This record gives sequence, structure tokens and C-alpha cells, in this order.
Amino acid sequence: MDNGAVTTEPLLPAALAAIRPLDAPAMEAARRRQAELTKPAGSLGVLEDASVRLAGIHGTCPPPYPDEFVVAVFAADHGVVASGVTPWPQEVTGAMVENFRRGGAAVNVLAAEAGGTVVVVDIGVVGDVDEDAVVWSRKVRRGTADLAHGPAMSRTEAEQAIEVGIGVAAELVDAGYGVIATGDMGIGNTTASACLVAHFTGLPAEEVTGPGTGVDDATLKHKTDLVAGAVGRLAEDADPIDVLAEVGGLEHAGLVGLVLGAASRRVPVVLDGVIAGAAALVVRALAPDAVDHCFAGHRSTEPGHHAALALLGLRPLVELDLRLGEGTGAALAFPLVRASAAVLRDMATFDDAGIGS
Ligand SMILES: O=C(O)c1ccc[n+]([C@@H]2O[C@H](COP(=O)([O-])O)[C@@H](O)[C@H]2O)c1
Ligand SMILES: Cc1cc2nc[nH]c2cc1C
Repeated sequence: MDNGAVTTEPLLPAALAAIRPLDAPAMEAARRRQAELTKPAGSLGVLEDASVRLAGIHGTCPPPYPDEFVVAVFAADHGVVASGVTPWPQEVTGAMVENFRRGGAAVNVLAAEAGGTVVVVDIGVVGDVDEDAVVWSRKVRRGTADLAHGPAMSRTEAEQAIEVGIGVAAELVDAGYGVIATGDMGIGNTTASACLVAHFTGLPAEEVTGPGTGVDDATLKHKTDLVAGAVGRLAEDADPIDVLAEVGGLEHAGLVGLVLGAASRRVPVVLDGVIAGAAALVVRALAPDAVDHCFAGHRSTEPGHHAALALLGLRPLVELDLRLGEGTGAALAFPLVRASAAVLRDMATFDDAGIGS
């Protein structure tokens, strides 16, 4: 299928080779500067840590103040919907893409509140989706196969979808966005997320499978058993891209590429909910340094998200009991990331203010 990504060189090896650890001297400079600002040491808490991370990502102190941010919403369908894991019909994925296009979804509203832009990447919606400035056509295939019965996609398709994400990151960085936020839309994708989280954390399916958009107890039990069965097909030391192909989604793969691509360009990423958290576990397995380029925008109520963030070692910036996806939690968190850069850039030092410390 023509996915619109005209790729002459494989993007994945180049992205992996370009990812570096955070810049230690810039982080040290940020810590020193935080200690000199007119406040008791540590009193801005997590904002101070965020500013140090930003300095490490950019390799400069103060780091650039991010004026512009974008939420990249990766949309795809899931064959596992046929196995009865969600109350919503598959068509809602494509219908929500049209809602994003018109600006009517929660992520449109919350991104606009924070001064951000939304782009939507059709990486695997079953139905036809038109392309315009908001919705980018990058279909790798029309939905995954049902992961309950076999591989969700081939390894080649997973790699193609990762490369789509890397390409999207490159386009967004080249367009001048200083921070990239993740978003997702895919009916059924909390089942694939639970599989990824169970595999990478080693936790039992019961601890990482949640209600998603909302299921009754019997369906949650069926979903949990299905996750346990699918994860049981994976060897403990399976290659991370093979894991993604077996039990993941096309939007997970796209998000893996988005994070790798942004990290390879030293651009910070704000992760959204459980889908992004699951994708970040694949990133961690491929390039652990890339995770250091990420902020956890929020913590969703999905149990798998708690488990994923714990393994990623990321502290959520906000916790508002969101469980929507789309990039809503990441959009809400962006002003906090920006505020941490402003503190480092704009606050007076004790010397400036003539205050003894
Ligand atoms: O981001 C989250 O943590 C989150 C938690 C629950 C549901 N969702 C969204 O709901 C959809 C998947 O839910 P489900 O129940 O169909 O697997 C998908 O479009 C996700 O963006 C997202
Ligand atoms: C209406 C609706 C909106 C969503 N946004 C993200 N996932 C979603 C799932 C549903 C069902």
C-alpha cells in the first residue's frame, strides 16, 4: 500500500545511531542555576527537575523556551475489536479522525488552550481517510489482525510504521515545533497496550489490564484472559520490534518512531496516557537514552499506565484521573514544561536581587 512515506534510506538505524544520553554539563549548569535563583533550594520541586531535563535534552543552559508545541495523534484500528474487548464499534476511530479534523475533540480544545497545534496521522484506520493539512495519510495497513489469534502485523509492517513516526517527527521538528506531544486514537488499543505493558514489565495480565473506554466485569475478565494468552506467545527475551508486531498496534509503532525521531533531533516529547506509555516501553528496549528525552504528561487511571511509568522512571506532571487518550493529558502538561524553561531563563538570582542566601 502506498503509505505516503517516500523513504529512500531506512530511517530507524539512523535515528537509533543519533540518539545520545542527556548532556551532563548542561544539566549540572541548570542545577547550579536553580540553586542561585531567588527561592529556597528545591522549592519549585518537579519544575526544577523538568528544567534540568530540558537543559540536558538541548545541551544548553538555559534551554530554549518552547513557544510552539504540537500534538501528533496517531490513529489506527485493531483487529482485536472482533474478540469483544471494547463496547465501542471500530467505526468510531475513523469518525473521531473527522472530529479532530473539524477541531471538535477534547484534544483540539485542550491543545488550543495551551497554544498548541494538532496533527493527525492515519497510520492504519480501516476506512478511507482524506488527507489535508491536519490529517496526514500514512496508512501502513487497514487495521491490525486480531492479536488474540496470531500476530497483529508483520515485522516489516511494524518497522514501516516506526519509520512513519520517525518521518513525522522530522517534519514537525523541521516545521519549528520545540516540543512534540503524543496522541492516539484507536478503538481497542488499550488491549494492545496491556499486552505490551505485561510483556515489558513482566507483571501479570490482571495487574495491567484495565477497563479502557469502560467495560463490565465479565468483559474485563475476558479482556484480561485474552491479554494473558497473547503475552504467553512471547519469549521473555523476544526482540522488541517482534513484540510490537505480535501484540501491538500501528499507532503504538508510529509513536515509537515519533519518540525516537524527536530524541534523535534533541527535541523533548510529552507523553500522554497508557498507549504512549506502552509505546515508550518499546522505545526503552530499543534506545533507553530516548526515554530521558520524554516527560510523562500525566498518569491515566488505566492500571497499565502506572506500571509503565514506574518502569520508565518517569513522574507524571499532572494526575487528573483522565482516561481519554488523544493527547489530552500531554496537552494539559505542556504549559508546565514551558514554565520550567521560563523559570530558568527569567528568574532573578540572589546576586541580581541583592538578597543574601
Ligand atoms: O490514554 C489512556 O490512558 C486511555 C485510557 C482509556 C481509553 N483510551 C482511549 O480509548 C480508546 C481505546 O479504548 P478501548 O476500550 O476501545 O480499548 C482509544 O482511542 C484510546 O485513545 C485512552
Ligand atoms: C468517543 C470516543 C473518543 C475517544 N477519544 C479517544 N478515544 C476515544 C474513544 C471514544 C469512544
